Amino acid sequence: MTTPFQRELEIALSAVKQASQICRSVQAAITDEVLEKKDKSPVTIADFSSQAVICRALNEAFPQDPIIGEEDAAELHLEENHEFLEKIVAELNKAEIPETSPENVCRWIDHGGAKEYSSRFWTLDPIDGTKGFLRKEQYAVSLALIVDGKIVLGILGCPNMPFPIDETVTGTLYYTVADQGAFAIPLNQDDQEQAAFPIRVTTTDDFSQSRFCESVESGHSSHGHSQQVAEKLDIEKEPRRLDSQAKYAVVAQGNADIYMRLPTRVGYREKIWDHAAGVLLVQEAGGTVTDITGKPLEFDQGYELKNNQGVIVTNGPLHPELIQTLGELAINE
Ligand SMILES: Nc1ncnc2c1ncn2[C@@H]1O[C@H](COP(=O)(O)OS(=O)(=O)O)[C@@H](OP(=O)(O)O)[C@H]1O
Ligand SMILES: [Mg+2]
Ligand SMILES: [Mg+2]
Ligand SMILES: [Mg+2]
Repeated sequence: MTTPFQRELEIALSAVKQASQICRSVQAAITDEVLEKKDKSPVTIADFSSQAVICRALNEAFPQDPIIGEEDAAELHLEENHEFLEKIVAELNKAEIPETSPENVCRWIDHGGAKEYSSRFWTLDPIDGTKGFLRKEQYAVSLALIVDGKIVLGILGCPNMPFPIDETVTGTLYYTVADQGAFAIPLNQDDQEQAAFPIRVTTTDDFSQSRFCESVESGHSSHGHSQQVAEKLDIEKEPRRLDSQAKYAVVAQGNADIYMRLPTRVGYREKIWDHAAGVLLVQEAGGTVTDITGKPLEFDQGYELKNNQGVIVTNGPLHPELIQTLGELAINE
């Protein structure tokens, strides 16, 4: 019997692995190569290279599948960004990506430009936690497949995450397929199947023994509100702050029990590429994910989680009381 989505998994794993390795190589050489997007957030050569490589691979294998990706090539067409585009081309040439040219790179990136919901699509964050990437801390290459509104496959390439059972190994590739469990493999290992390590959330139901994680940037998740929740629930341990969906991985592998993402401003809607892969990883590791009101996240609303506010991730047993406490403290947007 074949595993469901086996071919999708193989192609997506290999693409995310390749993109993660390019990100590593760019990170090792980072100088000041950052563009500022319209919303003032940063984007680097690595974000664009990663999106180009993954969209190219998916387009080749699954030409019918739309991709809702974070980046687009609009800025790269500008004359003033010509050199920046050439640097992306150079990275892809270094990685020996066939048919690399400035035109093809822009085309591949824009292949990830779908915005609307469809019955089967991929969602891609070529670098989640770009600020973490620039600080040389945690970031993730995140890819998920959504079929009929359900996440069926998720991959997180985390080049700076220690491997859960051997902290001397840096770089972990997480993957999950619905109903098949959640796994970690070393990013550098060639024989991936041999090394697949099943990951699992914790089982604690005691908040005083629990640890939560949250964003580094207080603009992405309210640190003040999470502090209030922690005080009310007698959470004694200091929060672990890290960038990107690496937070989902930390909960999925039992290094923290909770991830809180609490709205910082009215009207901001979470983007599906910031969550899809992480959500399935935690669920398949035994945990629970909802928004701050306890509602399931809805991945059939286009590129945003239109009907949800914030995100709450737990090991499961801690979930009901945490949601209740958020309600009691009237923490919403
Ligand atoms: N206001 C607001 N609220 C919530 N989320 C926001 C907000 N603004 C931006 N973003 C998104 O945050 C993504 C990074 O989230 P992180 O949890 O990694 O934050 S942090 O990097 O630790 O600060 C980041 O993803 P990347 O752009 O891929 O890094 C953004 O999509
Ligand atoms: Mg992101
Ligand atoms: Mg990103
Ligand atoms: Mg971004």
